[in-house]
Amino acid sequence: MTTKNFKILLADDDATVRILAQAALENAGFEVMLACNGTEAIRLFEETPANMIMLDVEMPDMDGYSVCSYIRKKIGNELPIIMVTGMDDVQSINRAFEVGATDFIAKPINWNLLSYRLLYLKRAYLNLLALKVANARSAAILSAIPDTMFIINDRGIIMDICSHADTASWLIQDSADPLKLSLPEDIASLYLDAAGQARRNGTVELFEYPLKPSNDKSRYYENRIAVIDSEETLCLVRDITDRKDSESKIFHLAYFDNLTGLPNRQSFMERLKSEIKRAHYADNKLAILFLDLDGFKSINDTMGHNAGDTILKCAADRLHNSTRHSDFVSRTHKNHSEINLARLGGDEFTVIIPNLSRAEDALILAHRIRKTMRRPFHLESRDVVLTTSIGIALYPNDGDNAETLLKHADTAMYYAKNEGRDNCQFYNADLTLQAEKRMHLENDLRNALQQNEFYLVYQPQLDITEGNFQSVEALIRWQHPEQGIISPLDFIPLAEENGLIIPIGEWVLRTACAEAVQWHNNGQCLDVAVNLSPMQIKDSELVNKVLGILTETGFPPNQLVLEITEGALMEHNENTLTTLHTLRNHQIKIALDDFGTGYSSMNYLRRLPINYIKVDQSFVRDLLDNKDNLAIVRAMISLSMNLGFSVTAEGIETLRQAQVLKYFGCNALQGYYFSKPISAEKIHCLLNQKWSIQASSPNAIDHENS
Ligand SMILES: Nc1nc2c(ncn2[C@@H]2O[C@@H]3COP(=O)(O)O[C@H]4[C@@H](O)[C@H](n5cnc6c(=O)[nH]c(N)nc65)O[C@@H]4COP(=O)(O)O[C@H]3[C@H]2O)c(=O)[nH]1
Repeated sequence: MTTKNFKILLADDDATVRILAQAALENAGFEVMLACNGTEAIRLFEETPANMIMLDVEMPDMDGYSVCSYIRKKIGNELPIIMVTGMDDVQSINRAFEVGATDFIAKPINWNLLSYRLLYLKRAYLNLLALKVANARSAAILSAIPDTMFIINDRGIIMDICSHADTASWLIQDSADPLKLSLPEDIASLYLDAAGQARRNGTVELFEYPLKPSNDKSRYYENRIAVIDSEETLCLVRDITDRKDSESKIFHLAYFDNLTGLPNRQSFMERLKSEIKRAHYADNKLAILFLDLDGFKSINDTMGHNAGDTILKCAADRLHNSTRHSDFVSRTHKNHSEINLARLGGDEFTVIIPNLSRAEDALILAHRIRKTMRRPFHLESRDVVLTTSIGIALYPNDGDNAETLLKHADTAMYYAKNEGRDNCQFYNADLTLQAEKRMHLENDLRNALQQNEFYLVYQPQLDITEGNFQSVEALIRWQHPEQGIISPLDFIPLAEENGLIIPIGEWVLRTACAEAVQWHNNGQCLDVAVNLSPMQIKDSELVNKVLGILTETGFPPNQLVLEITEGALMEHNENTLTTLHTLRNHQIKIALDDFGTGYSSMNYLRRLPINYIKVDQSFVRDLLDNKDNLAIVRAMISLSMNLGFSVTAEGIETLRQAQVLKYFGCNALQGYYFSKPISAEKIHCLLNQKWSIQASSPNAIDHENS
């Protein structure tokens, strides 16, 4: 406990007290200045300020109270002043308190304890001084930082606002409770959550949020929250709007092209990488289109950079419009990520198409862009027409990373230039041909119904027991004006993809029923089987449409067979089952086509209201050369018959196939061996045909062969 350099001014008119006090205090290490009255005490204090003063209350000339009051007025409250009063002199003690004394000592003084008493007071004094310095430092810090500081309790009530009241004004609204933290609910809960977190972890929590205090633009605030004690939390709020603005400007400069406002190369590459990742995990495809404006360089060179800039801006707008509002975009991108555009530099633009289902969709979009780009660009001096060459690369086929895909799209763009510009090419040249073909086919398919280009052919099905034809399967054909007859295998999948199968399917059903009524009128009473595609089965209007067509054409429902594939059934759910049951309730028969190609269990099939099972022709084709197929077909037929289904085998091309299938118990046979599909006019040829097939075991046939 050092007392060195700690000066005590002692004023007492009693010389004995002065001598004894000096001895006791100097012995404890204090420096002591002595005054024998109040006036001398003030003079001495003004010459050499003391760290502590001890005053006798009763002194001639100027008493201790007056000295105390004088010094307090001069230098404030911290300096410890001890009044020496008479024992039990409560009045003096009270008076001493009123004039600002720090403490009192009652006479007679215990000289042994005096120094200890003053040492305690000294420590309190030094603590007070340290606190004062700390407060001054805090105040200086608070005035120097631009933050608003306030203290909230655990119910979000503001207990104190420490600075920058203007920034804080939005926190407190002129409501009934002016100190209630008044923030939008989500931000207030951010505060309380962060306060809870800070309390639990003993950390300083940081969060940011935007606020719109008045009609002004949004401002951004950054909050730091630290715990003071179990009830109160300190919040420092900083207005970071300017920083946010700068960040967003920097971001824009780093990621966007200044001229067109489109994302730049850097942004494109980052986006492409993340789209590739997404496509990888979702097992999706994506396409990149790489566009280059043909002849742009010479326009730029001859007409000047301003003209070039105008064209680029306009090209960016056109690109934007043709990828934003097209039916293609809405069709392919429901609930998916957006098509993304970028300008890589110069006259090079890119488009990312995520979630691509078919290569030709990329081609359709590319041609659409190419067409919009061909519209004249209006410049001040004249209009300019530019064409565009577009290269297309596909993920994953043409590369599994961003750099390779971009390089290949660029290469494909050069193929397009080499093909005479103004065209679109895939990196994989074969794909360009295929996709072009499919794209044109799709266009033509849209007109085929109106142009009456479809017709039906019918393939008879032989009833083995009766030995004659009792039903036919209706099969569609497309008489294309340039390409001749197109197989349904080439256009039905396309019609499924673009939804045209619904009107086409209706046409087939109506035409088949109408033509069959004609044969009935001519005495040829055949059942007619019509194929239904998966999309038709999903159609909630299917039952109404079928019943409507039956009424319209007058074809009896019990002679209509609807063929659905095993795959289509597996895709669907209880609704499909209900549809099938409703159709059955109306006497319409159901056949399960392509049986054996799907994975339906017999248990599942048992629940279906099926009349016929059609064994797929892939099993029949090499029935006699493949022992496995033979066993499978035999098992399929016997299982189906056990479940009560009638079995038709399709694709019969030889007598031997027919004989073995009869041996296995098949009920009906269909295939080129009996007849290829024929036109409606030729149906009468089937009328008097009689077939007699002898059942023959496969072994017997093997034996015959050997
Ligand atoms: N190699 C060989 N082939 C034979 C033999 N017997 C019949 N075929 C062919 O096998 C197909 C049988 O029809 P599918 O399995 O329903 O298969 C049909 C069916 O899934 C679909 N399709 C045809 N017409 C329609 C239709 O109107 N609507 C729907 N949704 N699909 C149809 O197109 C597929 C192919 O039809 P098509 O080309 O007419 O081909 C027909 C028929 O010509 C044979 O002995 N050998």
